[in-house]
Amino acid sequence: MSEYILEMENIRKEFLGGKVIANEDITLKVKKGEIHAIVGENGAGKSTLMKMLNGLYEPTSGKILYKGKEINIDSPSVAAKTGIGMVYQHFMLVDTLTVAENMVLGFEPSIMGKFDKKKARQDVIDVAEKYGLNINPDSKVEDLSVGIQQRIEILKILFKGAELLIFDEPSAVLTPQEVKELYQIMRNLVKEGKTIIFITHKLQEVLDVSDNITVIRKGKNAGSIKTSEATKEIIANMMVGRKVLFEVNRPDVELGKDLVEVLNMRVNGDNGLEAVKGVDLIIHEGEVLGIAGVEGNGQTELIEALAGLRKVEKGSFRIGEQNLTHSSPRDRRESGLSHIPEDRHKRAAIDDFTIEENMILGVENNYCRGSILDFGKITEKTNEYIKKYDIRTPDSKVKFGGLSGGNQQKVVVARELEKENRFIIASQPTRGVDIGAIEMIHNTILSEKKNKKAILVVSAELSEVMSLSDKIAVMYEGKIVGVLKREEATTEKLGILMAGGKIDE
Ligand SMILES: Nc1ncnc2c1ncn2[C@@H]1O[C@H](COP(=O)(O)OP(=O)(O)OP(=O)(O)O)[C@@H](O)[C@H]1O
Repeated sequence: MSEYILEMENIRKEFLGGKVIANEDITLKVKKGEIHAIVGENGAGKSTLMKMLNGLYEPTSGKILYKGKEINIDSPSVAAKTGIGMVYQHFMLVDTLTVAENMVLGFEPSIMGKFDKKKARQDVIDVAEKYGLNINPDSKVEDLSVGIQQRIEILKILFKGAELLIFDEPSAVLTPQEVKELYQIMRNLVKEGKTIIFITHKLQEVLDVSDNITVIRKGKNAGSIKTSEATKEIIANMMVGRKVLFEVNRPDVELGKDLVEVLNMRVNGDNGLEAVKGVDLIIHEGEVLGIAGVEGNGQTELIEALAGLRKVEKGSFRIGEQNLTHSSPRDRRESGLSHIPEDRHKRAAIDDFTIEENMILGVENNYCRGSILDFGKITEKTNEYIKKYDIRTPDSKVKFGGLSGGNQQKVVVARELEKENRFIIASQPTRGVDIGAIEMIHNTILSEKKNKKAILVVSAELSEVMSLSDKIAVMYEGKIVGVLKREEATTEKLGILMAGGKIDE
């Protein structure tokens, strides 16, 4: 028998009648019982390759062998029957049901024609225990953290009998603690005989958990390497074809006047309870203030309130002399606010619109000649930004929804950074973005510092907050529990504050 559980041979996948060749002659071999990382730049073709394993796409040409036998995976149900399961970034759970009910949805155990709840509960307990997943079968999904919801997704596919599990950027939505737990779960799965393929942009993660790495570059194989022989630099070089610097240079900028002021801000969360409990912030011209914190400590609500997407209950917010506490999002934009939101799909872009149409969202006035849109200018500017931000697309008229995740993010970043502004809010600005593009986005944000903009960066990645910020405020349970100058900040100190602890002076 073949030592490989999966062999993809000479896979080609075309879209738009051949206009886009997402995969070209790709060969991927995965051994049974290994953790195999797939890395590559945004738009390299990773998700497309995985979607062919999950029956969402069929290859234009090429062969897929599973346990040595050629197979034709023409639907997700065939993939599941074969033993292949995928854990997506966007979970597909019913919020109002319990863990056990979600788990067995679609193939509920029954006793005398009725749903056998007891068996469903026991099944969840058994499978969770076997893989160290630690889940309460009776919790309602809506009450659970993102990390636990991800475990339910994993359990769901294990239930369907998956032997080969595919994780698409599994840590992108997790807190650092949850990431550690996920690594452990992945190791347990392998110990129990499962095989894992995972896509990630985080090279440290690749080095920490994988056994082998395959790199895809511009739709083609750029080679495979054993993790024990790899370094971040080697992988980055294979991915991008050039040296990537892992550190940015923060320019020394003399700070100007205090441009942004947030005073005693109080904001409620979706559940009506207070999520932001009296936050004060001052950001000067030319200054980057970073907010660190475990997600769910009020950062999202604070940023939404500043962007005009959530009501301010108490307190005030101004940019320069303009009081914007209760202004509309449009008025805020016109006063010089740029906002890169954490969830681009919900807040920043429309999948069915083209790149050009998304590029002018909210800034239509900049593209008008008289009262009509100047389509020539829109195309010209969009093409300029496609080049500058290295957005990988055949042209500017492609639908936003057809772009790879990282390239979608670059469109939003380009629109927000290129518009006239004084205050930039960048929330998770590089989520899902590849290392080359992270370098570019970080440098662009820092060049705005030289232009005397006030910048607020919120990120779940401590390394991102630390490399961009002049000052770092830590948010915990709705409050700022500490502000450190960049020079004083260490991962340890920030970690203690993020967990609600105190640091000795
Ligand atoms: N349904 C589709 N229609 C048209 N083009 C598509 C479609 N799906 C993917 N593409 C194109 O195929 C290429 C590969 O995309 P894919 O999503 O596989 O990249 P990726 O490596 O997963 O990127 P990322 O890291 O940004 O998620 C991109 O140019 C993308 O625009």
